[in-house]
Amino acid sequence: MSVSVLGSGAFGTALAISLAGNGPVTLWARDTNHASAMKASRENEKRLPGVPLPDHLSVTTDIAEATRNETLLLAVPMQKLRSLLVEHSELLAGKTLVACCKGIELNTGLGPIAVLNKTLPSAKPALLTGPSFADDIARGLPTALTLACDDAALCKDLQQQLTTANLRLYRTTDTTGAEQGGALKNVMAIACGAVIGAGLGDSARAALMTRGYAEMQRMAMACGARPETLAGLSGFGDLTLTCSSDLSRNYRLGLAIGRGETFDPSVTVEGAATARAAAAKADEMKIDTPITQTVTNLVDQRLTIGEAVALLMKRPLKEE
Ligand SMILES: NC(=O)C1=CN([C@@H]2O[C@H](COP(=O)(O)OP(=O)(O)OC[C@H]3O[C@@H](n4cnc5c(N)ncnc54)[C@H](OP(=O)(O)O)[C@@H]3O)[C@@H](O)[C@H]2O)C=CC1
Ligand SMILES: O=C(CO)COP(=O)(O)O
Repeated sequence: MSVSVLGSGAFGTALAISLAGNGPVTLWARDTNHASAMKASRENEKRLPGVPLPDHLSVTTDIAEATRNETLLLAVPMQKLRSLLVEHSELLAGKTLVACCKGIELNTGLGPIAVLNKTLPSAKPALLTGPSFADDIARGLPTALTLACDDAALCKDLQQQLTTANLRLYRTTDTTGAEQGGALKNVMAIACGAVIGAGLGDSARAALMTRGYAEMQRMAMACGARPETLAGLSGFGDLTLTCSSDLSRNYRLGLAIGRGETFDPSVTVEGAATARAAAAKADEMKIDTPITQTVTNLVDQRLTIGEAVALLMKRPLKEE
């Protein structure tokens, strides 16, 4: 069965390239100039330069054509997911919609599955998440991801359909755990980038990753997640990748903060809005999330990196 990818950013293009190894794939771009450039060069020079688009991949700006397939991957940033769903609600109703974004919606505190459920109740929602850089997937390097869906039978079908030669999918029905892990690891990556950028060392990063993981577990489990999901690809796996590679945009924003440099605001950095959303939600739920609160203050320039470290180091001593 053919699939379509809506959103021709780095991740959507990489997924479409990999899925084209299984059969025809449609990649939808909202921008006519971008689509024309991709058709002409058979490359997404704007978002994923240097990787050719395979023959089985067709590019379109016609959303009606792209939504003819039953399974649609939604590869837009988290803060743009709702507007995509609302704008094209008639064409997306009743479809199997696989969200590919990692974040928490700023105004509502909802993750991608909840946004799908609220906005398009007739659709069948799923989530694809886990450790993978678009560039690695597009170049055919091996990756393992989590496919989460409340409906166990649909999850199995999607796992078969979306596994490719270089994308190995593990399935789970714990959608809450998968979406919380994928969202919160971006916040921790900003924190880790900041300590490395400020020259505070690898020991500080290891401390942040570990305490950040504890914070992710507290938050996710309070929302109903299963601990084993947090220990899997979408939690621990993605935390490890994103906190240790300067291929990550979240980590690079942190590096810039730590070095006192500016960062291009047009780059997709999910962790910034997600930190604000998660900090507000944690306050409401009375969950202790000192790293998330600190990242929010760093991103919003209410704290310097020196003040942030001092505050974290002076917290009351406690059991691990
Ligand atoms: N890049 C990566 O390595 C990975 C990314 N992800 C996740 O994938 C999601 C998307 O990231 P990524 O592809 O990297 O981001 P990019 O910045 O590369 O691309 C975002 C894409 O979304 C499109 N877009 C934005 N708003 C809308 C809208 N309202 N309707 C239609 N299209 C829209 C943009 O279109 P336009 O070009 O016209 O602006 C652009 O093509 C994020 O949640 C990210 O966390 C997950 C794993 C890996
Ligand atoms: O989610 C990712 C890796 O799994 C990509 O990370 P960035 O969004 O930080 O680039």
